[in-house]
Amino acid sequence: MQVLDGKALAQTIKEELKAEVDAIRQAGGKIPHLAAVLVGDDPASQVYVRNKVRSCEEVGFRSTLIRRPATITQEELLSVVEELNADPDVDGFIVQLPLPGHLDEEAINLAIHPRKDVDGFTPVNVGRMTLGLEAYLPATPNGIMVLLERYGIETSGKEVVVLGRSNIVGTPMTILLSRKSNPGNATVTLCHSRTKDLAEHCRRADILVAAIGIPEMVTADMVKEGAVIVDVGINRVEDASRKRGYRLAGDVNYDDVKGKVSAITPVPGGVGPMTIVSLMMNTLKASKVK
Ligand SMILES: NC(=O)C1=CN([C@@H]2O[C@H](COP(=O)(O)OP(=O)(O)OC[C@H]3O[C@@H](n4cnc5c(N)ncnc54)[C@H](OP(=O)(O)O)[C@@H]3O)[C@@H](O)[C@H]2O)C=CC1
Ligand SMILES: Nc1nc(=O)c2c([nH]1)NC[C@@H]1CN(c3ccc(C(=O)N[C@@H](CCC(=O)O)C(=O)O)cc3)C=[N+]21
Repeated sequence: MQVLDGKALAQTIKEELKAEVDAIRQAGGKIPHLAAVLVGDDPASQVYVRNKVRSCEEVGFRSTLIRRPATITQEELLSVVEELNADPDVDGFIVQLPLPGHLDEEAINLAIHPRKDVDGFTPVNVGRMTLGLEAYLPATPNGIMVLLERYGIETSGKEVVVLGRSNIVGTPMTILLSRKSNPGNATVTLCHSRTKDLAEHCRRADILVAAIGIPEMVTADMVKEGAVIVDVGINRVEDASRKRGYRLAGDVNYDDVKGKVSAITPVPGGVGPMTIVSLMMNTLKASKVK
């Protein structure tokens, strides 16, 4: 069984990015600058945003964290977005999700200029990706594509089952895996909460991508012998034996499936670090746009 070590691969890619930033600095070029907007104090969001800022610093990017209280109004948040759209030094930015319930996520997303949309969530980028045009690809699905590619996991002609149809993970994952390129060329099934007999679909998968948000839902009886498992889930589960009082669990029961599968991404240390590195690759790309 092969562990698909996203953390180690992300480290390698960060070193490649650092070398490129060093060369840009030598040549007097534009240093990539990522901004992140964090509204409220959701503990998980704080961890992700901190990881993003730290990773930027590691590779020599500029980074700006914009924090606003959970009580911010829609208008105030829209004006933060407008300022970032207009700031010539900021190459790309993200608005960390989820937003507090009184804010309209869709309207905020629509306000982000597509050229600075390094999350790849705006209609222009989603449309361009779907048409196979140059675009900012969403960080998590693209990070998974890079992981599969660098680990030499064949996707062409394979049966892939994706669990979860969110706009940020499941749906774009199916688009990237089914497109006519390498990696890609897979036959993809998308499952969600209305899917009948989920386990049966899962058992047909050569590659199973789980992005549902239910801790350890996928068990050994649901996977095919020799399957490749990509576990996107990041769930906090209570654990009194840990100092923090919780541990992180994926959507897949790792210990249960590990004897049956050929490769699997761990949680943590799998897809999460690849998401961050993929966001940085988008930011570097954005910094090169004239
Ligand atoms: N590693 C990383 O970089 C990232 C990790 N995540 C993690 O991935 C997980 C998924 O996140 P996200 O995509 O935002 O999820 P969402 O909560 O937006 O969507 C969950 C999806 O799972 C489906 N679903 C829920 N319950 C079931 C069920 N019992 N059977 C089948 N399908 C079900 C939902 O179906 P329906 O549409 O019918 O409601 C929905 O499509 C979370 O654990 C999240 O923390 C997320 C982003 C990045
Ligand atoms: N606008 C927006 N863009 C996002 O890309 C976005 C978002 N909102 N909201 C939430 C999800 C989640 N997400 C993760 C990023 C990094 C880790 C990560 O670094 N994980 C590490 C450690 C996690 C930890 O220690 O808690 C790991 O898996 O090894 C996880 C999850 C990005 N998301």
